[in-house]
Amino acid sequence: MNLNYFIPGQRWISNTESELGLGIVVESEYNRVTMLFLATGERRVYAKDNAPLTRVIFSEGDIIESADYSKLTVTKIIERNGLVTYVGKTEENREISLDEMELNHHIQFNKPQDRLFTGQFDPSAWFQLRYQTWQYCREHQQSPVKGLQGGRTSLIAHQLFIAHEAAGRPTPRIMLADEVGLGKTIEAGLILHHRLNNGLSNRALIIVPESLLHQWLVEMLRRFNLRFSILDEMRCLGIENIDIDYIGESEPPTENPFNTEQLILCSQEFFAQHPKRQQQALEAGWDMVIVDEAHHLEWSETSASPEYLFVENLAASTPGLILLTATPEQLGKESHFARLRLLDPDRFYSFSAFLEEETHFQPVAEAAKSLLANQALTPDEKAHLARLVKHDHVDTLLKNLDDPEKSQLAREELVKILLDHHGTGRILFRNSRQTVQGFPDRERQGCTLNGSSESLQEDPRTLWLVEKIKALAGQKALLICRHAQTAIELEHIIEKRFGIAAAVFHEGMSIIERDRAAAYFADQESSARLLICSEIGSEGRNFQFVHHLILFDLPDNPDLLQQRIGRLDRIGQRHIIEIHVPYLTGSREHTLFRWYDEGLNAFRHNTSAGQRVAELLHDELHTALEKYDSESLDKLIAKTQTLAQQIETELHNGRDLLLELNSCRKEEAQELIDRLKQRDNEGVLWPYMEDVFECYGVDTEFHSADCFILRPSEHLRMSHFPGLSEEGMTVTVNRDIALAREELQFLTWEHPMVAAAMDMILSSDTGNAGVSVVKHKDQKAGRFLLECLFIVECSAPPELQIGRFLPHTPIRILIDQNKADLTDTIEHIELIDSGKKFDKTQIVAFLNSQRKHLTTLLDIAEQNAQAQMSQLITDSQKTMLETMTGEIKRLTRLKQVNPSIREDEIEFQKETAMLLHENIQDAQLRLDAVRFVITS
Ligand SMILES: Nc1ncnc2c1ncn2[C@@H]1O[C@H](COP(=O)(O)OP(=O)(O)OP(=O)(O)O)[C@@H](O)[C@H]1O
Repeated sequence: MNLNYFIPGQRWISNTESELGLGIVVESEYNRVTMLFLATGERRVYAKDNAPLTRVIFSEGDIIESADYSKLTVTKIIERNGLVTYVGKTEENREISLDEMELNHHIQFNKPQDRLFTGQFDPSAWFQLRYQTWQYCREHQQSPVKGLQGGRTSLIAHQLFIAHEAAGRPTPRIMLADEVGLGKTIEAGLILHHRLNNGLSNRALIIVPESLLHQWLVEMLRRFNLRFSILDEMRCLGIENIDIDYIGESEPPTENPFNTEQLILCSQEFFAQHPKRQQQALEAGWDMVIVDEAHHLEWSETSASPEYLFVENLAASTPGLILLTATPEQLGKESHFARLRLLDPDRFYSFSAFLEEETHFQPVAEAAKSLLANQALTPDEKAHLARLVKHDHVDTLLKNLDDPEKSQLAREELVKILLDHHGTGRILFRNSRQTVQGFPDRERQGCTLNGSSESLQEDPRTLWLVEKIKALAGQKALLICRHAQTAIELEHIIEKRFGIAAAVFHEGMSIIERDRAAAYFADQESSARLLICSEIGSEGRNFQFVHHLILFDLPDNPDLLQQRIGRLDRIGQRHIIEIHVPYLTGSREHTLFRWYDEGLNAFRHNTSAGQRVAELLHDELHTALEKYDSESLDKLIAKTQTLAQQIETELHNGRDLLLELNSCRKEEAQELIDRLKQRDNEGVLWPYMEDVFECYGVDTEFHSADCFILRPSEHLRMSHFPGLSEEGMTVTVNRDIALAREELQFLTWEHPMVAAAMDMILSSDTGNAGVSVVKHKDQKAGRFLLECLFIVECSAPPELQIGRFLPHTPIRILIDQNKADLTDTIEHIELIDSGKKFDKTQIVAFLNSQRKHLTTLLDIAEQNAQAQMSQLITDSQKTMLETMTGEIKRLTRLKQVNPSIREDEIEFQKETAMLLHENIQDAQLRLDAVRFVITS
């Protein structure tokens, strides 16, 4: 059969534009051929001698499709005058014949072997890229830190621990209650990033106080590449008005604004003002809801605020729920209980039962403490411990306590078991500065002034402030006062009267004005040296780039004082924080300053007892605040000290110890950090991405160590490379650089550009067929081999996270022309393309002449891959069963001692194990790519 002889009616395919479908020769002249591609309606004229076309002739056994979509398995091929007629069996087993002219025009050749035989092969680099992509993809899928790598965040132990612990649960319902500034927003972001990345969640709603909307929007984007949309009333109305042209009899169908996006950010105030939006948000449905500053949701056993009821409804209809509050017990135990019951209403059904249960934590804490003390346990302690763990079947561990070699491990295991007994341990995470450490010191300077505060103009504190700003010599300071009015007046005075530039920030300003003020102040170049905030400025905002805090007045609530200081005392603060407190002699502030400073030492340290002390001494403090009396204040201070000490000790000995241990298990956190660091430093991402860019036509340029500039080149293979704009971008693969320089994109395996590029490579057929000429020391010249890449695939719902056990796995098989399997003898890397050119027409002709033999080789390769797949399935099933039964056993054991474990959780795990088993068993093998290798 003369392959290059064009005869009208023959079917050919374009080598360069396979998407045109199957072409048909309509005219063949002396040196030109006209081809019609009916699938796309294109007509092309080619020069005969170098037309980029390949003749399509199917083989026996192939399944072909006619123009009317009936399928035929080819049994015989008849050639007459250069045209082919296929004889074959239909699906009903009828024998029919089909002229090639009647073949379906839409036939595409994207299977690797089809592309090989029709001459649609790509340069070797593409095959190589495909192979690498599968390998990296598999590594990533199996990584225990998948989902935690992509954030532009420092690797901080307690945050990673919480994120890892919570994100992997089937339905995370938790309260993040770390002390101010320890990174609750970051933890929520990490959890969300992990869930979205693993396909465990798709739709998320974040509800925050209006003042924090912008900050959340920016944090989610710059730290996690998560693009949230803010919905407010204007935006909702805009969406609903899209259908303004609707002409119809019934009500115009309006779109639910909450259905237009997957990631939505709203303010609490917006929902409070527009109950209709609450209804719509509920109807839209979510798989994750996050509520910041959740202590604003008011509840008591007799009444609940509308805001609380809304979140309660959301909580009931959403599997994942994260509540954030820095002060879980600020408003008392009842309000703490109120939030716990949002998370798990079955478990926290009665406030009195909750109080009763709390009393049982003490013995557990004591046992944990004696284990952690690393001293031999007294017989009493041992007996006590044995009683507590009597349902846990841990006799061996108890025995091992006395064995010097095994004691350490036994202690650790027993502590873990005790932690699981802890009632709120699994849903409440609270880390304190004491355990996190690494925060800078805080200094306070009280300044006693004489005079009166009747008018702010004449208030000695105002003059003091002016002097202070001068003394700070250009260093920026944050001033917080109670009322918006004070903030406004103060700014006016110091600006107009003293010519000092200041920014102001209060609840009377719109959100945009506030953000603008904060940005103006943050700008190093701006002349604003002072930001004056009302109390509203003290919640959630990030001001750690400042280290001078001026407290123009003082709140009478210790938690609020911590909130204020927490604006500066946050992760990222690099200086000693200086707190300046001006007060008038004998004033209310004078009393408060001394009480906080001498009684609670609250300026220098975060005190966990402060709030409780304030509650207990409420009346005495109130009396003291009415009139300054040094003597009785001294007494109150002494009493405060004793009480604070007592409560701190109680808290320390009691369940806080367990809570803290449960909020960050150090070894596990360290393991995560080590793995992440290893991933960051393995140095394979950039070389791989360079190959990707090279193949797709993106220019890369060295910028500085670990930083590169990317730009689309003139030879870009597509109209638009994912995530890359016309102007290009600068990227870094170094976490520290990414943290310091926000204008750079931080490339990781989880960056949207990397993920989209990998997806693009694997979902296209580019690189799935290749021909290379290689030189190999053990292979004679003039022979050939087939390098096949099979993929083991499990298609399972994302929530099973099957990739943990059996991700898409590439199996490479190398087979020589004599059917010998050389996979283990010659590595892929040894078969580097020599770059030697070959005559493509000849190769295609050769491939087709050897089609039968090559098909046999492919069959053998597939059989060999099948054998490997069976082993892979066995291994994966084993690991899966070990992991899942371990978890089921643990939960079943725990359920006996910890009522927070629900029966349905155990059932869920069992069902998951069964589904995993079925899906792993059903894994399929698919030929993904093939390379015809000629030795030279
Ligand atoms: N892992 C991290 N890497 C880099 N920056 C971090 C990290 N964790 C926290 N930060 C920064 O520290 C500051 C405090 O974090 P975040 O706002 O999450 O704390 P928070 O606990 O929510 O605070 P608050 O109680 O005030 O609401 C933020 O500026 C945040 O960007």
